[in-house]
Amino acid sequence: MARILIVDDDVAFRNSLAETLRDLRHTVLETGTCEAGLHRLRTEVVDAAIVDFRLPGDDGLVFLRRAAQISTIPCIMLTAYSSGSNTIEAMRLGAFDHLIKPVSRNALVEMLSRALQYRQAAEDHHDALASTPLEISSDRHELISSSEAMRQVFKRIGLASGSDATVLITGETGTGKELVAQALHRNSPRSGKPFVAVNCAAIPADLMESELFGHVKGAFTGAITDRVGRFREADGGTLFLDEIGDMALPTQAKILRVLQERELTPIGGNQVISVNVRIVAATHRDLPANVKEGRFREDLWYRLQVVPIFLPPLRERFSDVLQLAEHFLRLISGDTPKRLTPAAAKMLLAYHWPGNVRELRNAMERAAVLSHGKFIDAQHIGLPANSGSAPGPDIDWNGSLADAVSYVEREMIVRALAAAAGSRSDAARRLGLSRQQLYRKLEEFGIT
Ligand SMILES: Nc1ncnc2c1ncn2[C@@H]1O[C@H](COP(=O)(O)OP(=O)(O)OP(=O)(O)O)[C@@H](O)[C@H]1O
Repeated sequence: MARILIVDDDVAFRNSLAETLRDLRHTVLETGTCEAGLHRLRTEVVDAAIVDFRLPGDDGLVFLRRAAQISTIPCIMLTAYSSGSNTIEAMRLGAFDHLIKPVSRNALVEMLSRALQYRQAAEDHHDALASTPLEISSDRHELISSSEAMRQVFKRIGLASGSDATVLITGETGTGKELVAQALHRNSPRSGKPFVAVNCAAIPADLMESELFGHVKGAFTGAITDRVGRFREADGGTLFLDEIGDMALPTQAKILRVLQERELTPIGGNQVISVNVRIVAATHRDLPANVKEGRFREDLWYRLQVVPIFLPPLRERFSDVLQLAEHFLRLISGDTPKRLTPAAAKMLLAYHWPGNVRELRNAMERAAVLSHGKFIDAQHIGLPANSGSAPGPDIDWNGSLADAVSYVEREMIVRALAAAAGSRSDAARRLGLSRQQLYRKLEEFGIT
């Protein structure tokens, strides 16, 4: 069987993981720091590594980056708390997978079987798997989320960022599609080059081609100078075609040709120009339906969705609502952000957010302006009346925020279990939790 390296300073966790691995007949090598783990990688035969994100001294990301220079073994990143940036970064640095503690025996068996198959393939194609790690940057455009559904999105961003593959981001308006496109660019080898965004819905159809491909002076009335166009402005970088579902059919045909040939001719010109851009497109429209109705070219749709990324609506990831609300309050007020009262938190959790994260951001900006003092209460939030809010839970309006959140969590778990006819896996899926997370919650709330 295989030789597995564990890098984790939590001795109790490491012992129990090692015991399970030995039980599965693997040989286990244990270390508690990044440096010691790398030393064992250099000096011993290792088939796979399981690495904790938080380590004393250099963290698990440093381990991933340096391990990639030493060997091609699959490294599995473990975290007690996952964030968008650590999931994206781990996957981008070549982590084989990213798991949340605790990990069940079944999940471990399944993941190791995949990792060891990969190990075999890596040995066969050693060169092809060599990777070039990069530095990550984060700014106020950081994607915030702790939901399982978004963790899958972060993993995909991390995996896709190193390649030039075309990405199609779909999701309702305001779910964060542009932020995802920026994250793809920022984490890609093209990050030093331009990120150029074009809103295809905002530009009139007859100006679109000149906008994208440029024109030469005198090509049409009003073309008083040459124009390079967005494709060439993005040269070496990323072109983000937002709302591509709204693009007119003739422009779709032209875009398809550029995607296929990576060449274009400006309007009125006769010179063919090569372009080197990575295309990321986004739409809130149902493109398959548009294809069926003849409003979107099927061949372009196939070309675009080499890597599809779907952003779930905010109402399907309630665990993000309060985290995002607090994030926006921090962005608005800096170091001393206003706090939400339990009643305000309850109101945010009961609302169905048709405008998704954008609507939440606007609501927080409004509430920060309308409230005096340190707290934001329900009266400051002012969500549209009769807006389809779910009935609010019966919580103590004057109690603590933590109690209010627990109440809502418990309520949602009970409802999900009822809707799933008692199936825990199904309930976990509906809630966007892993089975282990749901089990922990059931225990915490004493739900049997
Ligand atoms: N996960 C997130 N973390 C932090 N901010 C977010 C997140 N998702 C969205 N936002 C914020 O919400 C607002 C809307 O996001 P964005 O413009 O990316 O949405 P979109 O899906 O592209 O919308 P549209 O379809 O209308 O173009 C922005 O202010 C963005 O910064």
